[in-house]
Amino acid sequence: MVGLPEHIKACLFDLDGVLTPTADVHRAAWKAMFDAFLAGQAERTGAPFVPFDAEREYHVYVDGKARADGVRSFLESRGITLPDGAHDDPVTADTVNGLGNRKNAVLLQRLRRSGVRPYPGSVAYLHAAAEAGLRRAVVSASANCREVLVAAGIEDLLEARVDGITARSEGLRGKPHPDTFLAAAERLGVAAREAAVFEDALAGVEAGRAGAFGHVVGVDRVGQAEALREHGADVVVADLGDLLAEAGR
Ligand SMILES: O=P(O)(O)OC[C@H]1O[C@@H](O)[C@H](O)[C@@H](O)[C@@H]1O
Repeated sequence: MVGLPEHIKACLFDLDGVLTPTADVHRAAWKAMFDAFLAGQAERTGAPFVPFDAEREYHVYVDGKARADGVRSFLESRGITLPDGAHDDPVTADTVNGLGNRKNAVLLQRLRRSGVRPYPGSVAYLHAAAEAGLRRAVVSASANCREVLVAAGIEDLLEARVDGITARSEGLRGKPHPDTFLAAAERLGVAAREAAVFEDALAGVEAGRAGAFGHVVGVDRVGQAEALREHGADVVVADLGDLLAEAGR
């Protein structure tokens, strides 16, 4: 009915880049923060300044991961080690958490300035899934998930939320581990094989495969369809509306 295999009873949606166009806001905020940090490093060490590649490096090291995991993973790729620091480190701290919080300040400023409009195809899909009797949850690495859902006006279309705050309080490992998706399936009362995962991040489709979910839909808005398939997507669409069109709705 909504372009999914017959045995699927629930949909687990990623947020940024799947339901809302906020993946671009995250990406730009990461670039602003990392570039300023790397420029400072270059000045301090005399090494050349190599800016953050908002395409390749973002998708490989940061996208879809919990905030601190993204910082750690990118810095490691550049051979830079910083102390983790504490979750509430100030934005001035040169620690993993300090850098993450610095990026978050940029992100919130931009989100609050421009507001959030959900993808129309995703809103139509949420309604169609509800009408078809499918259970619905959002599974996001972001600690800002609820704020974005509310700003987009789609909070009520989802029955459960597992986000960056849930993951931290319940000690769940972030994507590419399947823990947050498994927790959402449990909240909806379905087994992993009865749930479909909708993801635009490589780490996200990888989590879908790692958790043996019943179906993994890759959402490609940036031209990485092949990489999404390689990392675990069973099908790749450009927009959730395409699934409805294929199902003749
Ligand atoms: O820093 P936040 O809002 O908790 O988000 C963590 C991650 O959430 C993901 O949804 C985004 O794709 C990443 O870019 C982001 O880093």
